[in-house]
Amino acid sequence: MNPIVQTRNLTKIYNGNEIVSDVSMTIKKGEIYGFLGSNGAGKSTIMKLLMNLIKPSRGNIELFGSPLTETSYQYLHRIGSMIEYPIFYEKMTALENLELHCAYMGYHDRDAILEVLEWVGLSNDANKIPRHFSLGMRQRLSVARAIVTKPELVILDEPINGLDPEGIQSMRILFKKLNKEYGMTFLISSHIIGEIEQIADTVGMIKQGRLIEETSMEQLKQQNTEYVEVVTSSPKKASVILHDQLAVTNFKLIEDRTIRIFSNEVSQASLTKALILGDVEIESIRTKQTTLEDYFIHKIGLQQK
Ligand SMILES: Nc1ncnc2c1ncn2[C@@H]1O[C@H](COP(=O)(O)OP(=O)(O)OP(=O)(O)O)[C@@H](O)[C@H]1O
Repeated sequence: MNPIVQTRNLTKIYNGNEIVSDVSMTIKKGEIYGFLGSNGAGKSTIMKLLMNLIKPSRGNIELFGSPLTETSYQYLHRIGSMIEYPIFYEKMTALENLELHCAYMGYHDRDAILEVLEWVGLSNDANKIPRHFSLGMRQRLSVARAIVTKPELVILDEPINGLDPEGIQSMRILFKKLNKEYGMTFLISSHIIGEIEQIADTVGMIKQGRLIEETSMEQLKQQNTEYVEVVTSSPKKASVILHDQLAVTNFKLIEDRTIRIFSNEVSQASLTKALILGDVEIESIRTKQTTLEDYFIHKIGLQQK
């Protein structure tokens, strides 16, 4: 399938610091691409580069199959975006803000505006001014503005920031609906693993400005591996038995008392026997599966759910 976004060695340098380094990413038409990375990883900067708000120091970008140049703005009406803090015309109502946006995007459908306000849960606030909105309401209005014209590509920077749990869930349902029913492609950034896990078809993991992995969620789920977890008061003694007696090398001391053994050459039964014979007190021994969260934490050092 044709990529809708393709970057090659995209690099941005600010004051001698490489904020984005050699990012080559591919967003396929019709997918939800989740951009996962901790605060300051460079997600917003990449989004600004895609929107031509800032210029790359090196590398290039192709959007809808054409190279992005310093002066190419003609594709902007095909993209809806929300990057960092939403800015509105504060003295105009929510409805008027959306009407104005639609007018300059060349999109004329008043019913669509009312429908979008309903989708984001702002129907009753359509005639209020954003200055009087809470953070979550501003976020909802900003999402409404990004999607109201049903653009081919929607770029959303941390769209669930400031939303309550119900709001988070309804946004997720909305993005999936737009993706399925209108074929809209999404690039959504988040530092919340569970959120990306629930929505993305492809995950791009970004760490210190580098795209360290770009994989389909399907593939990631298949990568989950089994391991045996032993909790013991004598992990050092257990480690010696694992290494010297059972010739297991692929194991890891997780906490003070927990060892994870990733080798499938040794069964849980023979492991238990060897540890007991070696006088290791076992508090628990269980076979477990690595979760996507484990994988992401291992890859990019994210700690939170
Ligand atoms: N105009 C700028 N001048 C100098 N440094 C900048 C500029 N814009 C961003 N940075 C730096 O680039 C790094 C990446 O910022 P960016 O906002 O892209 O990260 P992010 O992944 O979106 O993080 P967050 O989730 O916190 O928004 C940060 O260290 C930031 O301080």
